[in-house]
Order: sequence, then C-alpha cells, then structure tokens
Amino acid sequence: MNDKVLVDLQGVGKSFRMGDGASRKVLDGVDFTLQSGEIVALLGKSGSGKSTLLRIISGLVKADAGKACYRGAPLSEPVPGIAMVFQSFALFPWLTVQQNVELGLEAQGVAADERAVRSEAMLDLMGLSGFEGALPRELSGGMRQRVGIARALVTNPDVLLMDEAFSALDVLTGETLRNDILELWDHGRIPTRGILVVSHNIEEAVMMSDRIIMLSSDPGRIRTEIKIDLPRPRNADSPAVRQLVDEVYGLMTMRPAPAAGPAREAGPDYRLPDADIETIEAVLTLLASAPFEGRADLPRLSDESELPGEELFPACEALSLLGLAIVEGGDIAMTALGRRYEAADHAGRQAIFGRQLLAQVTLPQLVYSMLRASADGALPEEQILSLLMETSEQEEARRIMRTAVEWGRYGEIYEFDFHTRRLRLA
Ligand SMILES: Nc1ncnc2c1ncn2[C@@H]1O[C@H](COP(=O)(O)OP(=O)(O)OP(=O)(O)O)[C@@H](O)[C@H]1O
Repeated sequence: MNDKVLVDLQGVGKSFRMGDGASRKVLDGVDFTLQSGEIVALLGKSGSGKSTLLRIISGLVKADAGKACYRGAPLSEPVPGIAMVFQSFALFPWLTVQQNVELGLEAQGVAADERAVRSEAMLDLMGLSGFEGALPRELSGGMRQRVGIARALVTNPDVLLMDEAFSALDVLTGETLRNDILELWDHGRIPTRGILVVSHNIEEAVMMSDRIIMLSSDPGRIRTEIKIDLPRPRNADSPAVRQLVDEVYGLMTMRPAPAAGPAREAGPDYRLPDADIETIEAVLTLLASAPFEGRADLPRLSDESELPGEELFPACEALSLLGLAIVEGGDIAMTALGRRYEAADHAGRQAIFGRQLLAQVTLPQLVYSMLRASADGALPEEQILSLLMETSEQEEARRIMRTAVEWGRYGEIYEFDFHTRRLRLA
C-alpha cells in the first residue's frame, strides 16, 4: 500500500430513496484519491453529491457501490484519523467552548487531564484563549466556527474534511478563518496530512487548494480536475489567480460532456440546462449593458448579477446553446444574433427563440418532429419522458421536460396542456 494515499475511492456509487419511493443515483463510479500533503477542493452544482461524497469519506454514510478506503482499510464507520467541520458549526449549545472541543477526544477515550491540556492548546492555536468557559451563543459566528474547527483539529486528524465550512460566515470573517487554517497547514503546525474541502465558492477553491475536482450532476461523477501549482499564501488579485478563477468559471459554465456508458455514447444529447426564460433574458440584458457592453468576465458578471453560480451557469449555457452568446474560457460574449434578440420586442424575441430552438437544440427539435409525425399533432408527455429516462435519472428527466415545455411554449413551437399533460403543435 502506497502510504502517500490517505483516502482512496474506487467506483464509488450511492443512491437514495426519494419521497416518491423511487431510488435516485446521487453518485456513480467516483474514483478519487487524496494524497498526503495535498488540499483538494470539490466543486459542483447544488445536489451533485459533494456532501454525500464527504460523508462517505467521513464514514457517516456507507457507499452502496465501489470501494472507499482510508489508509488501505475499508471505511464503514467514523475513524479516529478523519475529522469533519460542518457548515452549521454543529456545536452543542449547552456545553462550554472547552467541553465542545473535548468531545472528540472523549469519544476516543482520552483521559480528562490530557483532554484539558490538548483542548486548551488547540483553543490557543485557534485564537480562542480566554473563551474556554463561554457558551456557543455568547460567541460570534466566526468564533463559533473556530470552535468547530478546534474540535476537529484537537484529535490530530490525519485527514480534515470541510463541508462549506466558511459559507455561513460573512465574507471577511470567512476569509480570515480560511487564511488562519492555511497558515497552520503551510507551516506544519497541525499534523493533518490531507484536507478535502467542499465549496460553492470558486475563488475560495482556487485560493486554498492544490487540486480542484469538479463533479457533474445527475448522477455525480468526476468531470474535470485542475491542478494548481501556485505557492501559498496566494494573492486573490494576482493575474495567475484571476486566470485560474476564470478558467474554473468557464468550466463550470460549459456544457458537460455526456456521461460515459453504452446508452449515452450512442444517442444524441437531449439534456437542457436548468435555466428559465426570465433568468436567461436577465443575464443577456446585463451582458448587453454597461459596463459589459456585450462581453464579460464571468466572475464579474456573477458579482454584478448577484446570481449564485447555480443560476448563472445554466443561464450562460442556455445562451450559448441558443447561439445568443459564446462562452470561451472565463468570458462570455454576445453574438450578433444575441444583440438582435436583446434589441427586439417581446414578440421578436419569441420568434428568435423559437427559431433557434428548432435550428440547434436537440430536444425541442425531437419533440417538434415527433409532433409533426403524429396523426393529430399531439402526444403525451410520458412518451418524451421515457426517452429522457434512458439517459437521465427520473428526477432530472422530469426537470429537463419542464424546461423543454417552458422553452418550447415561449418559442411558440408547441403547446402543453397541463391537465391532459399532452404536447401539441402550436
Ligand atoms: N439522506 C438522504 N436521503 C435522501 N436523499 C438525500 C440524502 N442525502 C442527500 N440526498 C440527496 O442527494 C442529492 C445530493 O445531495 P448532496 O447534499 O450530497 O449534494 P451537494 O452537492 O452537497 O449539494 P449542495 O451543494 O446543495 O449542498 C440531493 O438531491 C439530496 O437531496
């Protein structure tokens, strides 16, 4: 066994039973290794299974396919070498700061006097000296998360897992805490050998990690990996960091390649991004206006639009699918058609939208040709849905169908009767 390998996942899969009783595959065929000496960040859309993956590694959730090992031993329950920090801090409100920090040691059977010595040293390292007797509610959010981190680190974990650990904090507090942890890590002041961070924040991932792994959704699979060879501490405004942030934005916005698999390799790609018309048009309008005037750096567009990546990325993907904009690297630029669309009135926009759907978007094209081929120009939604379910999980297939209905109705190429759930030519 290579002792550089801390965590090793091979072909890991996980399904959950949903409210309607159906099983949904959240993770599929995930191969991943966390090596000694590295910080890895895991990015992906909401629901792509990032937290589930972290929970499998923490031993809190069991994979139902593949192998998950920590230092060569199969993971099936929490192990002393792996500690986790939660977004919600997860502190016990009735315990003092010190008692909260000692919990992990207590679980490992460490004697009381040693627990006190170690927790005091860790609180000191985390800048919490003097707060040992305080209750969590008496602390600010940033200090509470310091307690959460101290509780994880006091056990001297080999592997530290952080699930959106800074996202409940204000930007500045989050940044300070992140830098403090990086400093402890970079100066070898904690014995931790590997850190795996789940984040929604692209800049945070670029600032912290040696490697970024991107998960695709439905089901979550590893889509891309980016190595970051910049020394830390990193300057968020340096050209190298900006370029990487741009690159990651670009990759997050790009249409992922269809997942591998016999059924998916062959047929056309019917997926549609999860973007509604209102958001697509709002992003196009923003892109057309000052200061962008038709071309924007995606991180800046994200700041200006105040849309979370989850909504901005699919809208950009939709604009590119419709030929209204081009996404290149970390930039998005309007096409000539995009400018015409922006300048058009409501009916003019609908006409362009409909034309583009028929010209270049596979699923509306298919629906339209099936409708034309049917005797009465109508067909049940189920017929399209069952086709989508050949390549997408049920929930995602339904989501794609909803998008296809919204887009097609807007472009006036087909109609949908919500009572009979039948599509009909417009
Ligand atoms: N215990 C569970 N039972 C049923 N479904 C679950 C369970 N845990 C997670 N899921 C579902 O699995 C999917 C992936 O969840 P997960 O929290 O891992 O995603 P994520 O990428 O971390 O999302 P987010 O970024 O929004 O936190 C979601 O659809 C979620 O509802």
